[in-house]
Amino acid sequence: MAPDYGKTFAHWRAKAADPWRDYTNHPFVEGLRDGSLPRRAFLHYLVQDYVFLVHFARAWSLGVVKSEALDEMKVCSATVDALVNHEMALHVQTCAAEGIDEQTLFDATEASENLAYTRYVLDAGHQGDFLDLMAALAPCVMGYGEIGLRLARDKNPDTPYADWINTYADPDYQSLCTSVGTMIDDAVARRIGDLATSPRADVLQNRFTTATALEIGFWQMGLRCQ
Ligand SMILES: Cc1ncc(CN)c(N)n1
Repeated sequence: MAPDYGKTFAHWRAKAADPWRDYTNHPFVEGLRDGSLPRRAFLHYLVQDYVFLVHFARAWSLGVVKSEALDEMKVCSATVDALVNHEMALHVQTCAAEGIDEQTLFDATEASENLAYTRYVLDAGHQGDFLDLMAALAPCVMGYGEIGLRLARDKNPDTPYADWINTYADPDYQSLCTSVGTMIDDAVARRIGDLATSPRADVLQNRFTTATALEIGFWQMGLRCQ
């Protein structure tokens, strides 16, 4: 059963069922679970993901700018902190052990899939309002939460990717997913009332489904380097 990250997320996820399945069950994810993912592909992904998180932190910072309530500001700023000061530590430590320092990570050239995804999300926030931004950001946060929980349960005990899996199965990451989900539910209620009957429902769904498709592209980018 999928974890409970709020009713808006559950609604968006159900309406993007096929891409959501392809994102959260991608062969890259299966390779993390059973340990068959080539190390080169993992490191290539991790370097790109560090840069991804830099730009995602910018997008969550835009969430602070677009907030209309204190709880929205608190969750957005806490998410920036979680990305920059916690999640990225996984990337920095894993890469340091392979001789790649943080400046090299920061300066890495972005793959086009990375560029497409992060700038899509930033544009959703610049062009639209807080809800457009949240619909584009949700697949990133919640998808990895869901993947982390499932892989923690089903992983091959010998997988070398346990640190990665534990980062996203960790109670701190899970509670971030829950607080983002609750905050999005409140933000939807505050701005448009009932999501399903709102005239904005299709556009918001499209943002969520597009971001989910861009997550699939990101895994594909990782697999290209074997
Ligand atoms: C591409 C991607 N998507 C989601 C996450 C989880 N924050 C991530 N680190 N990277």
